[in-house]
Amino acid sequence: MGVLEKIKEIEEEMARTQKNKATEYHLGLLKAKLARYRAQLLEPTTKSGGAGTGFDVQKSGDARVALIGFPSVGKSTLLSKATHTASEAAAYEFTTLTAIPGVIEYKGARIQLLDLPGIVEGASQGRGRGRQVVSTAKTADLIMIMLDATKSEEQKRLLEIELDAVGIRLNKTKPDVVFKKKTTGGITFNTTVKLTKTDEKTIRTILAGYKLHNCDIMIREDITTDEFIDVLIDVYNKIDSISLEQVDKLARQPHTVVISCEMDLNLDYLIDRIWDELKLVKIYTKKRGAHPDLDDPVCLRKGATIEDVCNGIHRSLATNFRYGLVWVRVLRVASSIQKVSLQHQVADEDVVSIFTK
Ligand SMILES: Nc1nc2c(ncn2[C@@H]2O[C@H](COP(=O)(O)OP(=O)(O)OP(=O)(O)O)[C@@H](O)[C@H]2O)c(=O)[nH]1
Ligand SMILES: [K+]
Ligand SMILES: [Mg+2]
Repeated sequence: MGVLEKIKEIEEEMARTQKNKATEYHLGLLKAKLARYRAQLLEPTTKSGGAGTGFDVQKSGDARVALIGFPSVGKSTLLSKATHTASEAAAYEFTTLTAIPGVIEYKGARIQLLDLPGIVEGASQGRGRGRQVVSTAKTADLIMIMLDATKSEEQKRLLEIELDAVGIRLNKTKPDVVFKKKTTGGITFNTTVKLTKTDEKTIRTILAGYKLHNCDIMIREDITTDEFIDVLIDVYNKIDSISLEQVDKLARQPHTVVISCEMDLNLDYLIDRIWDELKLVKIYTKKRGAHPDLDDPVCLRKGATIEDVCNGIHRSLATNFRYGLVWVRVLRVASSIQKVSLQHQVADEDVVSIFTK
């Protein structure tokens, strides 16, 4: 009998079996067996199978967020809750066998959320679809590490080992950046080299984003902003099943969000955090003589230029570009108009007009 038939057989038996105290143990065994067979489906079929390439999912929207974690932490449940896409969720491991994209619509942005198969210990060595999962996750602008709040802290360490092995940098001190958290005293910022690719202000903004208001930071390498940021959020799901004290303890960890998909707890906050973390900017476009189009903003990553705005509207715009006008807003009121080139960096909520040849 093939694996697929065995899976079908077990699923049928589970459906037939009434759920009660007497069958609890038997159902548990069936679930474990089911998970084992489904894990087999995830094994690469050829030696090179799935090695370096991710799942083939078209990027769409303004940014991509990937969900990564051990099996049955609730990744698919979250996708189904946060987007209009349904991804099968069930009480056995390896329910999800491929990448399932959904779209979060928030503050005028379309954010692609990718549900992925659970990864197993040894994933980085090629177990399961580990490498495929990880290469897909690496195409994302933000990785959400999902953890089960009811499981021990050990799960996080094991997951970190796997992700570290494949070059997904985790939230720890970066090379040549010494970082010390304090309880008071504000931020002490020191560098031993000249920073050419980022600056103190940017780094302070990032620290504020992580709610790190008191720390010593010493930078000894000409890092880029990207090297400094770990675009990761740890998400603890299933907080409905732990005590309030435990929830509080988890929630106090840095860059951590605690949620319950089942009870709909804190999901709005999670989406808001995703938006913040992606550092998207919303640009309103304005045709000559008309009011700005407030309904359909162009969403771009922070640091985007007028050229990106052009490309966000129509391909030909940048080629035929003559100049742009930006309504610079102070306290939400347009206060001056700037004539700008393609290289001009736009800011959140700028109103922009493009003039072509
Ligand atoms: N108590 C509780 N259970 C949850 C919550 N979210 C999901 N679950 C349950 O956890 C189990 C696994 O959920 P899935 O969404 O299938 O988990 P997954 O991470 O996608 O699992 P795989 O695809 O197998 O890796 C299901 O039985 C869900 O009903 C939650 O917030 N609280
Ligand atoms: K599952
Ligand atoms: Mg799943």
